[in-house]
Amino acid sequence: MDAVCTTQGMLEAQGSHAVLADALRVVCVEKRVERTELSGSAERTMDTHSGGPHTPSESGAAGTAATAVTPVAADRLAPAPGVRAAAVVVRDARKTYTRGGAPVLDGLNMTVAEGSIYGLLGASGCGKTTLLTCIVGRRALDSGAIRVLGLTPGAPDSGLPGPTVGYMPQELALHGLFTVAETFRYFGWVSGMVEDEIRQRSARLLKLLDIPFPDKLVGQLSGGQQRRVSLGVALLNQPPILILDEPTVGVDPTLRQSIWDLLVNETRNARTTVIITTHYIEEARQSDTVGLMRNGALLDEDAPARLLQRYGCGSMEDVFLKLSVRQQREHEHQEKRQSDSHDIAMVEAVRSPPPAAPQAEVEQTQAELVPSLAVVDDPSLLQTRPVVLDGHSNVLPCTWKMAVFTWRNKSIIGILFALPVIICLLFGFAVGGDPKGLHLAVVNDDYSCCGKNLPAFPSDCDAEDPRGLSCRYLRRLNKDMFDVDDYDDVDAALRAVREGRAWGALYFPSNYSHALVARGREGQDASNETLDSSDVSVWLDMSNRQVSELARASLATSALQYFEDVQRGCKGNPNAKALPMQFNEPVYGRRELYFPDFFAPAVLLSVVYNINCIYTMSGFIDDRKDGFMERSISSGVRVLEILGAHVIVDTIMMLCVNAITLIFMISFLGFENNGSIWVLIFLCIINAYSGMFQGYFIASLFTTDFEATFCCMGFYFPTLLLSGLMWPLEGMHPWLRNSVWLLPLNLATTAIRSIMNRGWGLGSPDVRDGFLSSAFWLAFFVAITLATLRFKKSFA
Ligand SMILES: Nc1ncnc2c1ncn2[C@@H]1O[C@H](COP(=O)(O)OP(=O)(O)OP(=O)(O)O)[C@@H](O)[C@H]1O
Repeated sequence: MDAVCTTQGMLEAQGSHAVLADALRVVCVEKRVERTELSGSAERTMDTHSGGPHTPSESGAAGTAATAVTPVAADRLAPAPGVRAAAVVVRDARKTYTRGGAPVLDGLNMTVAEGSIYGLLGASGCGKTTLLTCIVGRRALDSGAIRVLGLTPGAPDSGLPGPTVGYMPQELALHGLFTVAETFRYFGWVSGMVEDEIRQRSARLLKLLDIPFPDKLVGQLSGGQQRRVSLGVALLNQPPILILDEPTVGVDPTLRQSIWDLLVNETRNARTTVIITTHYIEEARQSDTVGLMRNGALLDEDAPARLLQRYGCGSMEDVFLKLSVRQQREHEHQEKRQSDSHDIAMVEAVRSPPPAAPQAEVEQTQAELVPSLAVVDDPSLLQTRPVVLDGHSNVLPCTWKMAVFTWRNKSIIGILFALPVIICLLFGFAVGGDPKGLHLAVVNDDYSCCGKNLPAFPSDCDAEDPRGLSCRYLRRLNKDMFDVDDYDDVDAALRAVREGRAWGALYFPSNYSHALVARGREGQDASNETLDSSDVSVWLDMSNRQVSELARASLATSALQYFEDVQRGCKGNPNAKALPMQFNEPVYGRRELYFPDFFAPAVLLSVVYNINCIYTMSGFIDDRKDGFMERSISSGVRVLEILGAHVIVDTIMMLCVNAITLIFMISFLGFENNGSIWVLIFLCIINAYSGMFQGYFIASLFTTDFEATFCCMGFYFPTLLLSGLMWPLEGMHPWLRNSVWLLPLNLATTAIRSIMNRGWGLGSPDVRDGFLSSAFWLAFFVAITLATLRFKKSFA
């Protein structure tokens, strides 16, 4: 039988309210023709005389079409006296968190009358919060059905989660960087309230809830004050449904009582329906109805006085204990029946009688019970309506919130802007310079007075007395790079190298100058002895390849220049070179070795990519912290609106980071950009957005900074090693080289090198590939971020 039909019959039987009975008859006929999708709930009339909720079997196949939305009737009937419409109906709700795990909700039924306070009692871990989050629409049932003001929470177009339900979660779910007034303003805007409304209502709530500091940061309030602010937020827009998860925890008894008074007032005056959980069992006696929950099921629900009467108890604790024992016994019977199914007769013999005593008590006390309300699951009788905000966008409040958080986090802004400066300065001063002060152990048997004024050419070149050519070479050495130490013999010089006192040893044979002149004069006819005697012997410490290569290159360059000096001084042809090779002006880059030109583009890209990644990741995780984002979503903010607000504010910060990095690199450190600055800026911005979205993606995967930071490092180090920043890609193992170009920064780094060092533009394949790769990675990170936010349960 349909609920309305039952009610109709009941009304007729009682001879009351003929008009309503007629109206219900119409609905009854309609419903027979077209049964509602919530068949289980429709069959239920919550007459508390009947002794609590029906069992799942009575409720029927409740969840079969639970997701369908029943439109709320436009014209509402006033319910008859003694009859109330059900604002929240739960039927045969089942849920587990892990596949095959123990059920957290196990066939739970619950009916909450409109405009009443429903106290939900149960031990810790029995599933209260899970049930409430399902009612709010933040979690979905595995099976069963829930209807809130006739709508299915979480269903498209239901507006749930949203401002229809004022939800105060168990955790604080406020942000410490908002003041109390800003907290109210943000949630007020989100609920569609205008500024004046918010001001008036929040002033009243602050007074009622005894919160005297509207301009204090929430993070600076005491725990109890914070909970009251949290309660105030739930009450702010006077929603038709209030769901409060332990609002009185940590609140002193006087204030606890004033909170209850406030709730009673709200339900009377504003027809608000309140579901409240509390650990203080006796406190729940102030509710209109108490639901006692254990192990994911509702043991019973009724008016507190009637529960006491029906179970013959003096306190709610005793009622709960009695019902718990009964449930435990039933559970044991069930288990026993299953385990002994091979011997039914024996089971029958040993089975304790069913919990007849409480049932008997119920029947015994039926006659004495005061009449109670009939709660009808009929949306057309509801007097309150869901709050539907057509075309309401929360991007503005979310952006304002982000701007306030960012502004309040001044130390983070300081670090964000200082970091590129510090990295650029460190890079400028620490990377790419020539090594200085390398000790060279020199044994010069050719000429022993290098410190004195040397005889001028051409006397040096006189075949009879050429002297001091070794000294001329030593004078040609790069003085910043080398400190020359004189040694008496080769063994001592080599010992200095072995013991780390010198980076290299040089030996000039005794007739070096003579032999060198003879070598020049005799050319191809020079004897082996002349050739050997005119060679400078060099031993280098090659353990540090960078230093040793730079030292070797410098010694060789000095030798070539010195040889030209000798040719010129000895009136030879100065164009005759030691090396038969002409190095002309380079096509790109500088003639001398200059590593920063190689590193600078990679550092620039790495800074704008990684700093933006870490910043956006931390900001998004901070927004999720303590359930603040969850509460925003419960209030009707869509996760895409939250992401949009982050992108807007983070873009401003990103542009600042990019500008600071480029200005420092180019203006202060003097790195040349031979290409178009706009092409360079554009490529940097695309890569900065890639970094930003990589940050959002990581933040959407993890809930803690700890996990997210480690994940970030997992991205950072391979990118650093394989992007060509540390070593040219051309030097990699061919297998690696053929695959690393796929990584986010590789082609972009090559492109930036080509722009800065070669002056190439969009027409060149290198630059074009860099743009294509950057655009691909940006699209990829945007797509996986959106997919994660769309499909991950905590956001969906
Ligand atoms: N996200 C989750 N993943 C896995 N298990 C969960 C999750 N949330 C809750 N649970 C488990 O579900 C059960 C019910 O948790 P729930 O928070 O609903 O209980 P509760 O009655 O609200 O408890 P309390 O009164 O202590 O808040 C607990 O055993 C809990 O460990």
